Amino acid sequence: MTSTLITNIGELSTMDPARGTESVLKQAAVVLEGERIAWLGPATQAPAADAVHDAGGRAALPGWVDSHTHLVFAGDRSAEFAARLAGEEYSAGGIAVTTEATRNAGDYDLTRLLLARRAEAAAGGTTWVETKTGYGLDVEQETRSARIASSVVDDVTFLGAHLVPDGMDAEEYTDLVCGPMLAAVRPYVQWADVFCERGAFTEDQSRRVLAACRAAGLGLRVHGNQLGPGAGVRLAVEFGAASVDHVNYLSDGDVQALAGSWAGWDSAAGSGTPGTVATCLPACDLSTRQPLAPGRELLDAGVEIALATNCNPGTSYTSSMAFCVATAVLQMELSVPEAIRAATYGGALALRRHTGNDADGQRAVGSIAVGHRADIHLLNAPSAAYLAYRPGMPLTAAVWRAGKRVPGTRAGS
Ligand SMILES: N=CN[C@@H](CCC(=O)O)C(=O)O
Ligand SMILES: [Zn+2]
Repeated sequence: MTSTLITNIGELSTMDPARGTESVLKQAAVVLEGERIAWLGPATQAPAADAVHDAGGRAALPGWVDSHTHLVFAGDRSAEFAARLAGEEYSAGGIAVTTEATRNAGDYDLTRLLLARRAEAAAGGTTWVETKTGYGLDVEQETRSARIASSVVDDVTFLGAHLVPDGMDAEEYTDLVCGPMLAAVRPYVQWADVFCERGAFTEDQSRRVLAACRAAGLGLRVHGNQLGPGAGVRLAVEFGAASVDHVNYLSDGDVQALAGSWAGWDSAAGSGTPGTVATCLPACDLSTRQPLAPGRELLDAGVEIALATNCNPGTSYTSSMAFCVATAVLQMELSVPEAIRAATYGGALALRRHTGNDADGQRAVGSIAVGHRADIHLLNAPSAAYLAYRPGMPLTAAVWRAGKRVPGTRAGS
């Protein structure tokens, strides 16, 4: 098995909770062996390896874990965006426009578009991606989206409950989602989601979707409290969902419910029983002119948060995790380490990919430790603070995903 030594790393942010305050190493090195991290520590003590990359004093961190995207789509919604800039409000109805374009795209084109988006994200340092169905909205099209997604991304979420398609009764459609559609997509997906919001699915319909998907053995996630106060967060906690995403309009009770879900978790050690991650989507909040999710308040209440792009053509057409991190630092009052943690380890927690070592069935992503997956993001900067200090700049110098260099990124030296 080939090994690679990345040495002369000026600052290594491991995001490994087991290291506590020692989680940032100076003058460090990492050894990748096959798909795993085999060693990390002071550069002066690094073992020999088959290949050596001199990081030239640059900063390194885990690859981004983007735990919320909608990348399987065709078509364009820039006119809707322009209308929003002119004062129109975002509404769930725009999903129908993308659904029509997606239905009309052939498998080849849809796959090509997805691959291009996946490559774009990887070039910016994203090494693990979740994506959702939800622009098919009938059995055949949702299954096709799930199948195509499963051949490209790391985690696939069934979001048949994204919008009630034109001409269908909401209750009838909910039955379809919970029955034949769920059965058809099941082989391709790990997760299920529901858009619990005005204009999409009611609390009662959302509850039915979550119950059916849980019974089918899927992990749960919820789009909740995006456009106004609602039942999404409450339902997510009640169903033990791994994450509730958007979380823009939270009551005190919502924050308390989320915090309560983490009662059995030791955040400093990263051990115990995880609760419902609150996934903040700052790029979406800016694009839709919604208030930014209260990430600071959630962290202070003891809630684990994630940052994700929500890349989709309607509300957030970016796959830049670096942009989300910069926004979280500059506008959501997170520190740089908090924002990086939310975009790496937090995303992994939201997908329950935060643990796993040589002995387990899965390798942890989102943190750098021996036995974890070798996902490394080398920055063209001496410290991770540059992500916020130089927002919008192309700071990715090189990316290794499962131990392999991502094409198009070059190792700094
Ligand atoms: N809110 C629901 N779904 C997407 C938007 C989908 C669309 O408008 O096309 C979101 O997460 O923002
Ligand atoms: Zn979404």
